[in-house]
Amino acid sequence: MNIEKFLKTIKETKLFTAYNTNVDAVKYLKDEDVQRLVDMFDHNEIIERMESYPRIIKDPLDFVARLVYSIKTGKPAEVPMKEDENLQRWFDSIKYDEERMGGQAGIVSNLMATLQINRIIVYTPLLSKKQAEMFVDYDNLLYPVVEDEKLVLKKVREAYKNDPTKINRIFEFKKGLKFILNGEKIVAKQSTRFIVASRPENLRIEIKDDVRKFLPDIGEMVDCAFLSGYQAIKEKYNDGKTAEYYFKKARDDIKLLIKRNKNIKVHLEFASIPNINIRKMVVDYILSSVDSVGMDETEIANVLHILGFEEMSEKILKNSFVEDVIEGAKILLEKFKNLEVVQIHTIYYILFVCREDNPLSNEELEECLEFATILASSRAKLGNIRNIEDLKEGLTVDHNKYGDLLKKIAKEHSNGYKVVLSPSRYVETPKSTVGLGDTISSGAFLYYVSLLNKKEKKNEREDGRD
Ligand SMILES: Nc1ncnc2c1ncn2[C@@H]1O[C@H](COP(=O)(O)OP(=O)(O)O)[C@@H](O)[C@H]1O
Ligand SMILES: O=P(O)(O)OC[C@H]1O[C@](O)(CO)[C@@H](O)[C@@H]1O
Ligand SMILES: [Mg+2]
Repeated sequence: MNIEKFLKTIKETKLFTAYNTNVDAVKYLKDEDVQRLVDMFDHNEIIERMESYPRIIKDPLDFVARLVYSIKTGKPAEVPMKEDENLQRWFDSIKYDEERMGGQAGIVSNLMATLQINRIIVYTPLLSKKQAEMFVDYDNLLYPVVEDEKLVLKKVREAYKNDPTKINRIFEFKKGLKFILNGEKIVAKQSTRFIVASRPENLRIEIKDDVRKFLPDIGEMVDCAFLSGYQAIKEKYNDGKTAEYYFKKARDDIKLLIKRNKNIKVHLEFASIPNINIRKMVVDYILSSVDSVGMDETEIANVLHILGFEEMSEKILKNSFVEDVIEGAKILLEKFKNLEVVQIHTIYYILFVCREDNPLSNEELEECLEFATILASSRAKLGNIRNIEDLKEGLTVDHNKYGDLLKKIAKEHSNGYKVVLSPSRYVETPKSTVGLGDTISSGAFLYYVSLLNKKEKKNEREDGRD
């Protein structure tokens, strides 16, 4: 396997990404940290609160209940917290181990800048000095601003404004972490993370009007767009604006972006969205407007549920069978004719399901996924990808032992479609897990677009010769 070949493939590609960036304050939980947290409360009350499954964290007990649930089931989760000063202070009293770039748009920007692709234009509505400094210091990483009514691309680190900083709290735990709750020993089933997401009233998931006017110009400067962050849209804001207002605007952003460059490929990265109305709007407004979507197993199950495929959704959540996930992906391709790639990642594999007439061959599609698994294992093993040499570490991690079986099942279920699977290079004790999904999805998507562009150029050259 040749890392240089991968990097050469993506080198010319130009990316636009929006909307979410934040600072992730990360706490790496040890047994005694969790024990101390649960001992702050009556254990029976924690159990009762777990049963009520709070979808918004309104007080510390909601947090502990959802954290314990996540550890017990080994499932990652992201739960928004209520904007409340006392609760903020309570979370601030925890000692975090590090601060790092968070948010899909932020993580993807830093990854792609480090991989030295040609250009990244990133837009995020809030860009404080602290947030700007979370971006890596590369000249290919740019932020659009308007000066004298002209679009100017500035180095993102130099484009900061007088904005507040959004901080999410991330609680990472390792497989095997243990503590006692009401006499019962609870052991973490997986290494994963629990996110307490902040939802400040003044954060609006949008591109401000000055820059928005220039979206068709930005569209002409890139080959693809990686969009995410819609999970932060609220149903209603204090000034009367509604989710519908922001979703309509977000859908129009995509239209503006592709207005003069029809060749752009647009990817939606799904996220955990506890509010069902917002989840439905992401499906109705955004999923129906993009070429590619990336999600994990729970997220595809949730989307299928919204589309009325309750049985299929339950099956995926209960059994995690890859054949059900493939059927689910085919349903999405049938329902949304705009989609050309459905990408699903789980801890065991990453999967592309495309129509039979997709221009890339199965081998080429597999190459995209292979690249993505190397990125994920590098980040899982080292905690971050700081330079291209780090990818060699990821390459030392073998594909997981279920790989051959999973590939066989994928092949058997490909009738009428291109179904391509790459088993994960699973890191047993990851240094950190937050952002792994964003890494894997953006890697596969960017590689996909790069191969498409190369193919197109080759065809143009051949046509020219004729
Ligand atoms: N230990 C690990 N080793 C390799 N890859 C991992 C590991 N843990 C998670 N991953 C990858 O990261 C993905 C997590 O994605 P997701 O659930 O979307 O979370 P997020 O978007 O917050 O990173 C998994 O589906 C898997 O592909
Ligand atoms: O939903 P939000 O607040 O934009 O946050 C997304 C969260 O997901 C991540 O981007 C990881 O996927 C975190 O870095 C971040 O805290
Ligand atoms: Mg994800």
